[in-house]
Amino acid sequence: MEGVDYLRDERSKAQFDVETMKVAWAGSPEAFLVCDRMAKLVANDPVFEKFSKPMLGRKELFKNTLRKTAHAWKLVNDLHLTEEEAKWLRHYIDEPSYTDLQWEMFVPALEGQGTEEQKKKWVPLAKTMQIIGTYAQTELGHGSNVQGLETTATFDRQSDEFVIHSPTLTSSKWWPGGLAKVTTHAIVYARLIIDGHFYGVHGFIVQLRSLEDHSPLPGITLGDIGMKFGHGTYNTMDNGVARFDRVRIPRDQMLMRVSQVTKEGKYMKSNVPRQLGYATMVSVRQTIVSDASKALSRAVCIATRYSAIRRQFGSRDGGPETQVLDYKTQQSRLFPLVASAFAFRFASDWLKLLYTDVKQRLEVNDFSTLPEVHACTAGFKSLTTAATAEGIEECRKLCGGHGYLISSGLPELFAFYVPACTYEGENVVMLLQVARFLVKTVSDLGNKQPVGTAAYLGRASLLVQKNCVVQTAEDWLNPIAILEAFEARAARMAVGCCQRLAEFKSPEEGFAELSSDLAEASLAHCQVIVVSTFIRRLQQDIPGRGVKQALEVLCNVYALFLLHKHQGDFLATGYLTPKQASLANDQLRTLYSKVRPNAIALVDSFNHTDHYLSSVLGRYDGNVYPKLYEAALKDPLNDSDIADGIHQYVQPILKQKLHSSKL
Ligand SMILES: CCCCC/C=C/C(=O)SCCNC(=O)CCNC(=O)[C@H](O)C(C)(C)COP(=O)(O)OP(=O)(O)OC[C@H]1O[C@@H](n2cnc3c(N)ncnc32)[C@H](O)[C@@H]1OP(=O)(O)O
Ligand SMILES: Cc1cc2nc3c(=O)[nH]c(=O)nc-3n(C[C@H](O)[C@H](O)[C@H](O)COP(=O)(O)OP(=O)(O)OC[C@H]3O[C@@H](n4cnc5c(N)ncnc54)[C@H](O)[C@@H]3O)c2cc1C
Repeated sequence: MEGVDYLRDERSKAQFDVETMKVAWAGSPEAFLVCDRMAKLVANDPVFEKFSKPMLGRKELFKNTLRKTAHAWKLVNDLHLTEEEAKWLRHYIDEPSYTDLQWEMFVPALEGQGTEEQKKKWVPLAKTMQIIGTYAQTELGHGSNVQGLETTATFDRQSDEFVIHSPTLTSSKWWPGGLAKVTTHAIVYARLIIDGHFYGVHGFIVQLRSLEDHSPLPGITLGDIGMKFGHGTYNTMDNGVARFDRVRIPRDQMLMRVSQVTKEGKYMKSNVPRQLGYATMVSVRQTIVSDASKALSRAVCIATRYSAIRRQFGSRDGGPETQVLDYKTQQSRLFPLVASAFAFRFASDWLKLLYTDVKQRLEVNDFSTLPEVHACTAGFKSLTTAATAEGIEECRKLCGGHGYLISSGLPELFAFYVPACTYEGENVVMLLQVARFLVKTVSDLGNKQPVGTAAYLGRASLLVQKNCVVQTAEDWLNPIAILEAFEARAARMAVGCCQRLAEFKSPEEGFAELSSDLAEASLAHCQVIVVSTFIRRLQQDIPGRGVKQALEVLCNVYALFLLHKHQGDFLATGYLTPKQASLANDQLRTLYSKVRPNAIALVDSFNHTDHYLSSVLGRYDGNVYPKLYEAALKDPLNDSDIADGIHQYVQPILKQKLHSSKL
């Protein structure tokens, strides 16, 4: 049998309806149709070809992406694509470019932090691409500590302008995507100074380049920050550096939803919290959770298909060898990642609803849920990106040696993905934000009943006393047992940290000293929410033959895999006995056997095109070996039998006359 037959055979074993599962994965029939149409539009257009990318030099890579982006914009206009369709089109083109910043950060920053008047002026210009913008917050010296930014925006009452200035080397803006060569505008974050007084960091709309000839405007120095990790991925993007030498902008270019500066130089706070200045980051963190499920689904799709084709050992009497997918070790590394992709998918759908709700509340100045939304977006961002980055690397290893080839698609995916652990809030820094929320919630338990995602902490006094009642491996299939275990472990970790915090001289000293434990408690809290979201999703109506059952298995795999991975926490907090932890692991093994017949169908449900996967190992048709061979032959080194440099550098060595002593 060939790879093609193996996958055909696997598909025939599926116990659920793949077409309906595709809809469950996409979120709705409408969402499925949009994704499917955009994925095919990209896959069938030769301009979006990706296979030559690894061979291109930096300048060619960059120009190639500019060409693709221009073509995509033409399609958006010619085909009258909606914003949602255009978003998916960009997603399937699969190359970091300035448009990511334009649509994911510049436009949301204008919309979220601008006044009605500012929005009216700037948003249409941005949405029609008459101006191209980026989000210039991070500096050479500070990224995580936004309040530590050094760029200044000094109000000049005489001219009714702000003077944007980079006073030090470390105040140079550093990292913003598209800044180096493309963007005409940026939201520059700077410390506001009026009459020598500092008023904190605010966003300012700054024009960077001439709209006539694209040259940097006077007083502005722009450049690229250099090559990044992984050749053909983030190097398509011109992450940039910017320095400002007393650049003047009109007063009405400070984003003034949160606070205003009057003509007279009076600083006026609106009745909205200053954290709304961080709203763009909340919006993007929410998108990043959804991106995590997509990136992980890509990696597991490649590794699962290849594991069904790859055979090693176990041949008896010349019969076929064992599919590596049948090894329990392969399953125990791969299936939790398949389950995680689904868990993150449903978590991101839920987070989107939470975010939409907070946006509606903010419109009417209801800020009550902002701390919870901030904690959820920050925590989920950290949890999902860390697990996805690790997961992609695990998938590379699951593909053995071939996983290390660029043609497997996995090295490039990894290089493209890993910065997600750092950008939009470094992951540990984000967990510490969740910790602040947890500590506040637990400390306030006597006065305030927590709601929403923290509601379980209202039962903390019960959860710290109760013990797990599981007696058999089957008991671990009960969602109530699973959820209570996660809640009890998280509550005990949070309460334990709070008790120890009280032993320090000040809360700040305690927080700093216990920060590792607090980060772990935060992760445990986020896992409660992801697991409960998966469980709640299954309580909804899920149509299609066997779809709900297949998802139930994955939900249990996700939860019990986490329980096994973190069993130290579950045991140390005293909720579980070693016997109960061991029963959970027994159940996990049984669940892997239930995933096995559905494995290929599950990854087919992601509906990924071969173009999107860009992986010889993950091809839908399974024709791996011939195509791997073909891809290798396309390497420029195979253009001729005798490569450049052989005559010059190798032959002289071969032909050298050696003294007898060296022989
Ligand atoms: C997909 C597109 C491509 C993406 C390309 C990448 C782009 C980027 O990376 S853009 C740059 C992103 N930068 C960051 O994410 C910086 C991370 N740092 C921060 O977000 C913040 O500085 C901080 C949260 C780490 C700390 O903020 P700070 O001002 O120092 O405030 P405090 O810690 O004192 O917190 C004050 C108070 O505000 C709460 N809070 C913080 N952030 C938010 C928020 N976004 N929304 C709501 N509330 C927030 C914080 O929890 C504190 O609350 P209390 O504990 O109640 O005081
Ligand atoms: C590919 C990419 C694209 C980016 N695009 C943009 C962009 O478009 N616009 C923009 O403005 N920025 C952008 N950034 C910058 C990015 O947002 C920052 O790099 C990020 O916020 C992390 O900040 P930092 O680099 O200062 O890390 P640091 O904060 O210096 O992190 C270094 C280490 O210190 C630790 N640390 C820091 N503070 C604490 C603390 N309080 N407690 C415990 N540990 C701590 C961290 O955990 C980490 O291990 C981009 C970055 C990358 C990699």
